[in-house]
This record gives sequence, C-alpha cells and structure tokens, in this order.
Amino acid sequence: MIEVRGLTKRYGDVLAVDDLTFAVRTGEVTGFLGPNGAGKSTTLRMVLGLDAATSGTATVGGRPYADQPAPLKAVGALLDAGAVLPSRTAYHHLLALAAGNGLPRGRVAEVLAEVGLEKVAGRRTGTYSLGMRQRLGIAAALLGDPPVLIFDEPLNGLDPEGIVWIRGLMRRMAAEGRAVLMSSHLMSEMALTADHLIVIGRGRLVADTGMKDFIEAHSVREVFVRTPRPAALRRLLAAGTDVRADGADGLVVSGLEAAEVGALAAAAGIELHELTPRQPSLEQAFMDLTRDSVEYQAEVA
Ligand SMILES: Nc1ncnc2c1ncn2[C@@H]1O[C@H](COP(=O)(O)OP(=O)(O)OP(=O)(O)O)[C@@H](O)[C@H]1O
Repeated sequence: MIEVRGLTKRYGDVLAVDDLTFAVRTGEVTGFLGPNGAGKSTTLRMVLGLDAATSGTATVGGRPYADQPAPLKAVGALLDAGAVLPSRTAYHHLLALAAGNGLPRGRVAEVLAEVGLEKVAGRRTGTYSLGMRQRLGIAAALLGDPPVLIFDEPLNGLDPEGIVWIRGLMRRMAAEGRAVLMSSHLMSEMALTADHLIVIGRGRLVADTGMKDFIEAHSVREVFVRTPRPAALRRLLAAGTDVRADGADGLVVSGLEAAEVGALAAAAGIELHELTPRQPSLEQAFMDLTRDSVEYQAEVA
C-alpha cells in the first residue's frame, strides 16, 4: 500500500535519504526505525507530498500523494502534533478538516470518541497538553477512515495509559486490514506493537524484516549466572565462550545455552545460585545493527 522506490532527498551537502526502497503491507504494523537524523521524518514527508524528492518515487495505493483525489480518505497521518491553530477548539479543527475533504460531519464525533477527547472537544487546543494534542492528531488521521496510516513518533508525550491505548489502536487498525507505518524511539513499545520493521541509518535501508527475525538475527543469546565461585566457573567456560563479569558474583555468558552452563558447572561441582537465559531485546538488536550509522552519539558506559 505504501511503496517507496529509489527515494532520495538531498539538502545541500546533506544526503538525508539515500536511494531508499521498501514497501509497507496491509494488515500489519510496520515499525520505522533509525537513529536520530537517519532520515525517517524526511522519508515520511516525501510519502505525504510535504517535501519533493530529489529522485525516486513514493506512492500510496499506487499513486503519489499529490494525485490522490481525496487525500484524507487515502492516507491518514500524524507528523507534527503541534501543527494546529491554538485558538481553535478540537471540534472545530476536525470539522474544518472534514468540510475541506468532503467528509460527513458525523465523523468528527466518531473520531473524538475513538481517541477519548469528547469531553474536552470544546476547549481551545492551545490549552491542550502534549498528550492531548497527540490524540487530536490521531483523530485527524482517522477522520477519512483511510486504508493507510502513518504516525511519526505517536507516543511522544503520552502517559502509560496513552501508550497502551496507542498499542491497541495500531494493532486494531492493522487487524482491520490497514497498512500502518509508525516511527518511534521507544524500542520496548515498538517490540510489542510492530509485526515488521524497516530500519534505516544515514538515509539508507539497513533492514526490512519481520520483528522476530530481526531480533534473532541481530542479538546475541546470553545467560546470566550467579555463583560464589565466579573465577572457577569462568576458567571452566573460557574456551570458545564470551564471558564477562556482572557484579561481584555474576557472569554473563554468550555462546552457550543455560542448560550447557548448568551441566558444566554441575560436572565440576560448582554451586550456582542463579541461571537465567536473557531474552534478546529489540533495543539491543537495534543498537548493534545501527552502531555504525549513528550520527550523534554520547559515550555510554
Ligand atoms: N529542511 C532541512 N534542511 C536541511 N537539512 C535537513 C532538513 N530536514 C532534515 N534535514 C537533515 O536531514 C537528515 C535527516 O533528518 P530527519 O529529520 O529526516 O531524521 P529522523 O530520522 O526523522 O531523525 P529523528 O529521529 O531525530 O527525528 C538530518 O541530517 C537532518 O539534519
């Protein structure tokens, strides 16, 4: 439903998006990941016709955004939740959008209910919190009941209840057969929400793969083990195994399963107080994969 082919954007000397090709399928939530400055927002702006591509194409449902006869019915997007007139009420903001796009007024009440803003719909948006503005932006995206939804950092400013709500909304929109593309830097939430991932770094495609495959392919399986004799266990495990200390009596072992570590320790008579396989995380996989394409980085101990 969203197709990006050879998409490139140059700002002077900066190659913000570099020959990017990917597709976003219906019935799935696709996570759009990349370090700061990777080119995510620039890509989304080009898909939505807000920025002209230097070369390449981006289409939604087979057409460039500019050629959509009814854009809000083709694609709903939340890019910048601040882009609302502060003197307008949420109700009038949505009503103006509906009128301008030939949508029935009844949709306004429906989407306000969907995002939980009915009670505050008569307030000026200038008085809204960031989380309320995010919800209003999502209401606007849903107004035309589009088959394609694009959300740039929709979790910004949302409280824990709001984050869980977004997760449910995205999953439901995908289950209804829509294509949902969402960017976020919150990896734990992305891991719970997305089925598929598009990862970019310095404007280039780094990965286009299923969530599970991505985590498995880019993370190392580790086992945490606690013992009163860490030095003895370490000597035992040394050959071919990567072992590092974690606290006074803990070791993190990669390259062996928990059962193998347990068996080796038992055979040598080394007492264990804990033996825990560590689940590989999206965060770790993402950081390992994009380490070389991070532009702005502080040293992390
Ligand atoms: N209007 C512009 N003029 C010049 N350079 C720009 C412009 N917009 C973006 N860039 C540059 O293009 C690159 C990609 O920026 P973009 O905002 O698309 O990244 P991003 O992946 O969305 O980052 P973040 O995660 O920080 O939001 C950056 O180097 C940025 O400085």
